[in-house]
Amino acid sequence: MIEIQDLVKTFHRGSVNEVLALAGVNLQVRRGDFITVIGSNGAGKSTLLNCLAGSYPIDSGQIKIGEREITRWPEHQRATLISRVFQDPLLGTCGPLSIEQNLALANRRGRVHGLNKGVKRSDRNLFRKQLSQLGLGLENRLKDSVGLLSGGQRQALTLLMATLVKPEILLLDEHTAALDPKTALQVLELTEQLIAEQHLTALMVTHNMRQALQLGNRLIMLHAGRIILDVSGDEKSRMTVEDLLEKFYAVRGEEFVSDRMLLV
Ligand SMILES: Nc1ncnc2c1ncn2[C@@H]1O[C@H](COP(=O)(O)OP(=O)(O)OP(=O)(O)O)[C@@H](O)[C@H]1O
Repeated sequence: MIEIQDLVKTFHRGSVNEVLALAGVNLQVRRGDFITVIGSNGAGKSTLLNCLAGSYPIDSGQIKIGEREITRWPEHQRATLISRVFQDPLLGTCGPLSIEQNLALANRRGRVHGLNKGVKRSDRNLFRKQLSQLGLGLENRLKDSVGLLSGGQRQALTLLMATLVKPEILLLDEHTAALDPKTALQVLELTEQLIAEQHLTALMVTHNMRQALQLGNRLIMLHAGRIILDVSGDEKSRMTVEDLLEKFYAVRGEEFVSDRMLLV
């Protein structure tokens, strides 16, 4: 169980540019929950993920992963429990290193001497096996540098790296948004596959409402730094995009506005 209590985050506090990005977020994430996160522009979706990962300090609130209170843990320490995949395929991997060196680093997450980039033969066999699951032929390119890969190949590799050592929670921040539609679909299918096979707990920010309804067992909608909708199970699977927009209107009394949100 991951518990987020009364999470508050302000940017530029005390200045004219002050923004209340998270206005008291409460969320209990059950083990195995795959939660899609939607919301209008500036709703606080990325900030929530950044605060969870420890990239931004919070004003107040509490974050617990199981029995561990991680509120004051620095980002690198949280990275032993939390994996992330960003929108930019360049962020999750190290371009100058080879595929196997990247995987070796990911495989040592949370262990001492985590930055040794040597590769053991037994690990190499494991990497080959894991890579072959991607169906991209990367298992035959272990020594190629990651900088040679396409955006989609790189994002697929990032996903594999993020889940090689099972994280307590996987954070996906619009991780297919920068890919062409066909590649985005492949990476999304891989995401579903990895999450299902490993029974991962995941939070996935998406700007695609239909995707948010199709994937995962639970959906939350953020608005102005608050969770304004939290649906799961049958209720979620029965919902349509129109239902979501209506719910938003019912709660906020205004139309859902996003220049990037795909409403179809
Ligand atoms: N590093 C930052 N410095 C200052 N303000 C920020 C920063 N990051 C986010 N904000 C502000 O906090 C609010 C929430 O932003 P956030 O990026 O979390 O929204 P979002 O829901 O991910 O939006 P979008 O869908 O547009 O990416 C916005 O008003 C944004 O301008």
